[in-house]
Amino acid sequence: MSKLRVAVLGAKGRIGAEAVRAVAAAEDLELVAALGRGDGLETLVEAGAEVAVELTEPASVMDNLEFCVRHGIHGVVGTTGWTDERLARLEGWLDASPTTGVLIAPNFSIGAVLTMRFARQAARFFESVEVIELHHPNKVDAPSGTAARTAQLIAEARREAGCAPQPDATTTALDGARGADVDGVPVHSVRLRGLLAHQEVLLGGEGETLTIRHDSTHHSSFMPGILLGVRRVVTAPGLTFGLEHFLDLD
Ligand SMILES: NC(=O)C1=CN([C@@H]2O[C@H](COP(=O)(O)OP(=O)(O)OC[C@H]3O[C@@H](n4cnc5c(N)ncnc54)[C@H](OP(=O)(O)O)[C@@H]3O)[C@@H](O)[C@H]2O)C=CC1
Ligand SMILES: O=C(O)C1=N[C@H](C(=O)O)C[C@H](O)C1
Repeated sequence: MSKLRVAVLGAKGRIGAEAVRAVAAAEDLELVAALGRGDGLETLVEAGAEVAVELTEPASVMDNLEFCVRHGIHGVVGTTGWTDERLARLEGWLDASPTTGVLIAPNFSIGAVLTMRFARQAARFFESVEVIELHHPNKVDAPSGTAARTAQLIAEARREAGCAPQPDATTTALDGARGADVDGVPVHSVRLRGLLAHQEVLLGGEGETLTIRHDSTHHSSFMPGILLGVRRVVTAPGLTFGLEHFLDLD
């Protein structure tokens, strides 16, 4: 059987470099291009790439995906910075290229995907819920894409269950003291040398708290998810948001 032809964009970055190694080592995949900043996207077409793994930065991801989708190259995207407006633009490109698939995964690690799932399950049972994400200090965006997605899932579950707004008597606060408000859920971002990617979901009810914590201690934690995404996206036209759709979690 022929190998799936895969390119990595952002190939010299922290996760991109790890992805290059993982794709090159996978027996069923062939690494046909590894692009850094300034490398021409035409290389993807010349190399016959079937799937592009997009691991760059929020300022680059849209142009890269527009090119890929217009050329029928499937995308596996870890880059952050997704808004409703950006997703709508991407869906417009996908509508015009109906056999092309794009997976956007706020987090490729199984532990983080499960954290989001457990947080969504738990959200309606507690009066209070807040998210703390902790990352290395070179990260350019805050809050993390994972934390933003976790908060949205929590908020959705609470809305569906008809939960009351969270109790919070704060009337005076320094800017940022209560974190960012993501869909009504406070999200706090820590940037600390020595860390990689970590998240806690704190839930509180009368007389009890529950903490769900996940730690990625190495970029290798993201590789099985990226490889799964590459293998699955070629048969999943349109937009898939979240790796959980490619995992049999239920
Ligand atoms: N979904 C997930 O599981 C994960 C997602 N991420 C996300 O992936 C992204 C990258 O993270 P990280 O590796 O830590 O960041 P880095 O800054 O280490 O890497 C990004 C790389 O992309 C390069 N780059 C920027 N624009 C382009 C472009 N147009 N074409 C090709 N290369 C480009 C940068 O070049 P230069 O060095 O010149 O700036 C850099 O080498 C972030 O958005 C991060 O949040 C990270 C880990 C896991
Ligand atoms: O920048 C990172 O490092 C990470 N980014 C993603 C995010 O913003 O959620 C995924 C993971 O947290 C690592």
